[in-house]
Formats: sequence, C-alpha cells, structure tokens
Amino acid sequence: MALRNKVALVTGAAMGIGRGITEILLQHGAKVALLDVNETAARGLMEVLKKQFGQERSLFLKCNVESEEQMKAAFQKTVEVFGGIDILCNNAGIVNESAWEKTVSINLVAVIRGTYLALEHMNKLTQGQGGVIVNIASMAGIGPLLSSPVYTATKNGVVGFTRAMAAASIASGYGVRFNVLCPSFVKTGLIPSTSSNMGQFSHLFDAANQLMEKIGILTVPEVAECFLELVTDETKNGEALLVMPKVKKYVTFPSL
Ligand SMILES: NC(=O)C1=CN([C@@H]2O[C@H](COP(=O)(O)OP(=O)(O)OC[C@H]3O[C@@H](n4cnc5c(N)ncnc54)[C@H](O)[C@@H]3O)[C@@H](O)[C@H]2O)C=CC1
Ligand SMILES: CC/C=C\C[C@H](O)C(=O)/C=C/C=C/C=C\C=C\[C@@H](O)C/C=C\CCC(=O)O
Repeated sequence: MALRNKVALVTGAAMGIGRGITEILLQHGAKVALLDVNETAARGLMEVLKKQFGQERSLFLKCNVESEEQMKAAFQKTVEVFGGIDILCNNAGIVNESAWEKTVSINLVAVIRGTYLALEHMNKLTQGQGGVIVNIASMAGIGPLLSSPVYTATKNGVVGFTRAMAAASIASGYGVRFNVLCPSFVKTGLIPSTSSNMGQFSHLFDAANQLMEKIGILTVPEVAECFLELVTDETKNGEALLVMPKVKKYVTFPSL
C-alpha cells in the first residue's frame, strides 16, 4: 500500500509509540487523525506536526478510547474532514494491575471497538474501499510478563482477536488486512519507574526489570519502522510481528 494521501487514524497518538507511528505516516505522505485523552501533549505535538508537514495533514481529536460515544464521534469527524479511513492503528494502552478493569477496557475492549468502527468504513461488502488495521499488542502477547498478568491477558487477547479478524476478513471478502505488532520493551513513559501500578504483584517489579535488562530496550523509531512494514506490505494479513532489539520475526502459531 502506497501511503501518499491515504488517511490514517492512530489512538494514543500524543506520546510514545503512537507519536512515532504518527510521524512515520506523515513522513510517507499520509494524513493522520490523532486520537488521545491527553490534550496538552497532543496540542504540543500538533504544533510541531503542522510546522513540519503543513496545516492540512494532521487532525487532533480529543478522545477517550474507553468511550463508545467519543470513539464514534472521532471516527465520524475523521471521515468528514479527510474523506475516509484507510489505515487504523489501535495503539492506546496502559499498564496498571491495580486498576485492572481499566487496563482491560483500554488495552482490549477499545481495540475491539476501534476495529469494528473502522471496519464499518473500510468493509468492501458495505461500499468501503478496503484498508489495513494494525493493532499494537506487546511481547507480553506472546510470552507471560510475570509482573503484569492482566496486561499479559489483554495483549494475548489483542493477538488472538487480530488474527481471527484477519481470517474472518479473508473468508468474508472484507478487503481489509489485519496485523498485530508485538514489541518488547520500548523507551517510553509506559514502562513503570516504580511498582506503584503493580498492585498485588509489586514484589515482582525487580524481576520485570531484570527481564527488561535481559531483552534490552527498543527505540520508538525502530517500532515505527516495523509498523510501516505491516501497513505497506500487502502480503501481510493475519501476521504477528515480534520485535526485539536486533531481531524481529513473524510469529508462527500451531495450525490444524
Ligand atoms: N513501552 C513499551 O515497552 C511497550 C508498549 N507497548 C504498547 O504500545 C502502546 C503504546 O504504549 P507507549 O507508547 O509505550 O505508552 P505511552 O504511555 O508512552 O503512550 C500511550 C498514549 O496513549 C494515550 N492513552 C492512554 N489511555 C488512553 C485512553 N483511554 N484514550 C486515549 N488515549 C489514551 C496516552 O495519553 C499516551 O499518549 C500500548 O498499547 C502499549 O501496551 C507494547 C510493547 C512495549
Ligand atoms: C512492566 C511492563 C512494561 C512494558 C510492557 C510492554 O508491553 C513490554 O515490553 C512487555 C514485555 C514483555 C515481555 C514478556 C515476556 C517475555 C517472555 C519471554 O519468555 C519470551 C517471550 C517470547 C519469546 C520470544 C522469542 O525469543 O522467540
């Protein structure tokens, strides 16, 4: 898929991986709707993006992905302003084992919500033009992160949901590709600097840090490049791309 003048919607776009994904999409000629709950961070980023890419290439929509109403409105506004949606990146996510229901709501329920909203616009069976959806899971969607069982569950859910949607799309003829990106640790504000959000697993904070030291830490641009591969390579559908420092691999799963 060539990105020039394609329309992308990115959740959690104001900081971290979502910002990196937004920037690489704009660098390759796409228009981007940035959805985020952090208005201050988003507006600061928008000033940078408008200077670098022009006034018309990016749009910020304040949106809490937990809200069906806010998500519906943001998708509708994106279509109104940019004329459609070709690419969706469900990126927004948190790590909080204390507020574990919120973690499920943001990391999994909202990914399902965003996917279904985008499919309404992309589905070729309902006059859509097709498209691609890349969901951001984690290495924790592949292997257990002992300090964050609920986070691990949500990311496993994102992997399974995305792969099932890809199979459904092929069988149904939606004309939409679905892929999932599974980065290991990335240098962003998400990685807890204290055990405060680990709840009953706070005693495993050091173990998680040891795992991080063992695996190493990715940069946001490294993750953004892998996202780009899943969007632009039209042979990729139903893929889970695991990214670690110095290595990336398409995960193979048991098949019948
Ligand atoms: N940082 C890491 O080590 C890794 C992160 N990931 C995943 O990557 C995604 C992005 O994480 P990071 O960029 O590291 O985090 P981050 O904390 O740097 O950025 C997350 C962004 O999402 C936004 N956000 C949070 N809750 C929201 C909500 N309810 N509605 C709308 N926006 C919301 C935040 O305001 C922020 O801008 C998450 O899904 C995370 O699970 C995956 C693997 C590794
Ligand atoms: C505290 C949470 C911080 C960041 C969350 C983020 O999503 C992240 O980076 C999580 C990393 C999780 C790693 C989890 C487990 C690792 C498990 C290992 O057993 C190896 C897993 C897969 C094998 C990959 C391979 O070598 O083939």
